[in-house]
Parts: sequence; structure tokens; C-alpha cells
Amino acid sequence: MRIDFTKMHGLGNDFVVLDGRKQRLPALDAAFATALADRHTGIGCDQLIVLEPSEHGDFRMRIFNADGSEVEACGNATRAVGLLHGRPARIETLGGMISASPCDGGISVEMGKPRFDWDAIPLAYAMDTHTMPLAWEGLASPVAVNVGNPHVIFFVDDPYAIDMERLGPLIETDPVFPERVNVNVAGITARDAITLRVWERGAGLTRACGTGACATAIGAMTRGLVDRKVTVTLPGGPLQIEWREDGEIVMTGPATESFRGNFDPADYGLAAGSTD
Ligand SMILES: N[C@H](CCC[C@H](N)C(=O)O)C(=O)O
Repeated sequence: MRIDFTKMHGLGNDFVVLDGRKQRLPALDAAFATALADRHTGIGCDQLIVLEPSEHGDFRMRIFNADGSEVEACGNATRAVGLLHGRPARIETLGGMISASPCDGGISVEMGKPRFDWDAIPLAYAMDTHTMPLAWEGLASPVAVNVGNPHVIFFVDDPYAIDMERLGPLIETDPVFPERVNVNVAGITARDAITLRVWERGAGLTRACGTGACATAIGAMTRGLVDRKVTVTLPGGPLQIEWREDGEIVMTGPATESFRGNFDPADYGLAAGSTD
């Protein structure tokens, strides 16, 4: 029984999207996600996205990083599935209910409200998350915020001068982050402009990170560095982030369908037709 997929991306952060409402899928475990995400022996992606029926919204979106970890939120994928849905959608995720709507700028997503408490990030012990009293070599005093998933944000002069391949995994896996963390290095270029690079938990350096853009914008706003509407420019391109007066984070940006295909799970040694 072959499985249909849609290959998509948001500013180069790429996904394999499976619609579990229309077909039976193998067990959604780390082995399945890592096999499909492998860029040499699989289809290749930063995240595997699976759509399922939902009793609380239009559908449920499950998110698996390339390392197989299932996580709570993915901003770029939310725009991608919003494009597929083609009309406003209420989406159930592990990080809560969010919504996506087609708009002039592509897809606009209400990502929920940020959480700043140390145990909501989460951190391993209590500390000031507005300015964490910690440093990893030259990266110091970050903001920590949860926008459905955990982020730590360092403000630097030049994000492209930071050795993310070395410092990213070091910080991602530091025990102070019991659920690991997405690592953001950001430069403020104007009251409405941020430059950002992200080492993603479970996926590494990606061309864009939607939740990273949201977290970084919020962190910069809480420090008074930018206004409540900013353009966050990642290696793959720009996203518009607004922190609305009601506390909701709104992200707007493009989503792209690259191609469609199908595969036989048996080719990956995966049992076909079982669902978890
Ligand atoms: N790596 C993230 C999930 C994907 C987030 C990113 N691709 C986005 O667009 O928000 C995490 O483990 O929390």
C-alpha cells in the first residue's frame, strides 16, 4: 500500500506532509520520521508533518523533527498546511490550538501567546528568563521564551559571525534545558527589523524557523529593542511578526508546495497500514 506525500517548505525550511485522514499510515514513531527525513536514503526534510482528524479543530497537526522527536509547534509548517487547507483553519497541536488563514502576504498564523516563566520554557531550575544569568563562550545573557516550543535568544552584532555548527548543539543539549531548546542568534537592524539564524532542536541549522522568528521578535520587544510589528529576516527570507495588544503572536509569510509523490513503507522496513 503506497503512501501519498506532499513536499513543502516555508522559506526553505522543508517538510514532508502526510495526510493521515485520507490514508492508513505506519506507526508514527522516531524510526518512521528519521527514515523519511534522511536526505540520502529518504525523501529528505527538516520536519515530518502528519495531519489527523481533530475533535477540537479542523484537523490535528503532528510535528516530528528530523531526529525523530515529536514536538509542540512549527511555524513554517503551520503556514504550509494552511496553504494546503486553502481556507481559514483551526489547528490542534501539542502546543495548543492555533489558526491559519490565507492572506495577501501568503498565510497568516495566530501562534498563541508567549510564556516566560522558567518552568514553562522549561528550564531545569528557577531563574530570570528575561536575561538568563548564563553564557556559552561568547554567547551570554539570552532571553528564554516558549511560543508553543522552547526557544533561547541571543542578541549579537552579527548573527553570521557566530559558529552555530559548534555552539548550536552545545546549547541545544545543555542540561539547563530539560526538553532541549531551539537556539536563536539575532541582530537588531532597526526598530522594525531583525536578522536571525536558528539552530533548531532536533533538526540543526535550518534556512528558516517560524517559531524562532516569533520567539526572537517577542524577546526583542520585551527588551524594548523593536516595536510590536517587525520583519524578521532569516537565511531563507523574511517573516512579518506582530505581537498584538491582546497578547497573540501573529506571523505572516509564504508557504510553497514543491512536489507530490508516493512511497512504499516496506521500502523502509516499516509495517504498512498500522496506525498508532
Ligand atoms: N525544531 C522545532 C520544531 C520546528 C520549528 C520550526 N521548523 C518552525 O518553523 O517553527 C522544535 O523542536 O521545537
